[in-house]
Amino acid sequence: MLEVTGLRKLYEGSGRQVEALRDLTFRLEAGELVCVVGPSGCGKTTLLKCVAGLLRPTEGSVALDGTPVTGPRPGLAVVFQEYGRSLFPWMRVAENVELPLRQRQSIPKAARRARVAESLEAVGLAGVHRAYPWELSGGMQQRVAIARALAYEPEVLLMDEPFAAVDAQTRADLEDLVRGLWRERGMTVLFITHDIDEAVYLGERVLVLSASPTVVLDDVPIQLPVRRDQLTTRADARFTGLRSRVLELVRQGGGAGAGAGDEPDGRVAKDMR
Ligand SMILES: Nc1ncnc2c1ncn2[C@@H]1O[C@H](COP(=O)(O)OP(=O)(O)OP(=O)(O)O)[C@@H](O)[C@H]1O
Repeated sequence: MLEVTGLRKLYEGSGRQVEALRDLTFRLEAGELVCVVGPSGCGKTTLLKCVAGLLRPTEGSVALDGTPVTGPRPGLAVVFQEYGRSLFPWMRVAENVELPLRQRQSIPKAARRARVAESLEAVGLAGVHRAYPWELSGGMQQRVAIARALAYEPEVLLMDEPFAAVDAQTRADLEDLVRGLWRERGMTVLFITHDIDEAVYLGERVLVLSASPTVVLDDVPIQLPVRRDQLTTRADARFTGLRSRVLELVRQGGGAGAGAGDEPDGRVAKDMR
């Protein structure tokens, strides 16, 4: 179980103070897939970094299975938006995926290789072991980043707007990949996005964050079938109802100003702080 309690983050420096997070409390049961949605600048990346142990909160705590998360730790893997910066261009795909496993002396080389092969196969990239990242499309590179996280066999997979930089069709395919992997592997997934449609399509729950100073506005259960598909789920009246509810919450929370600024497809406009 992942527990976030009273999380506050104040950035100080360059003569200014920014209260990125005011007071966030929520929890994820083991094996849940939860999306966090909120307007640009509300502190989503800050939240994810605190949960991953990459950033120390000013107040509050993060705990995984009752143990405080105070730094990067086994069991937590992160996939960031910028796959171009998270993969090493001079390493082949298989080497990139294997890299975090090399730090684990306890895993013999043959087992590492097997995990790499299995993870690449799981993301539909069985044939690209020897390619370099720059030889692949953006969507394929993000699959490699996901494979790297999977090879680590995390209990909790943290994803920070991982599909924001790919085209719509690739994004839909990657969303289905994440749901499929979640179903098959039983991992806990915390998925951060500013796209309301994506949050409702992917999540079993959606946590809605307010604009800064940031708090959790609501925790919306997504009562849609476990098996979803892009055409029928998005056309389902329950989906459109949930989408409207989350959009309304984001607006109430100051995310869409006076109601203007949200994109027609449900993305929260980048400029509405
Ligand atoms: N290292 C830092 N130093 C100072 N302020 C920061 C730092 N990182 C983030 N901030 C500020 O904290 C606030 C939240 O930033 P954060 O990147 O977490 O938001 P976000 O919701 O992920 O934004 P976006 O959706 O645009 O990616 C912003 O006002 C940002 O300027």
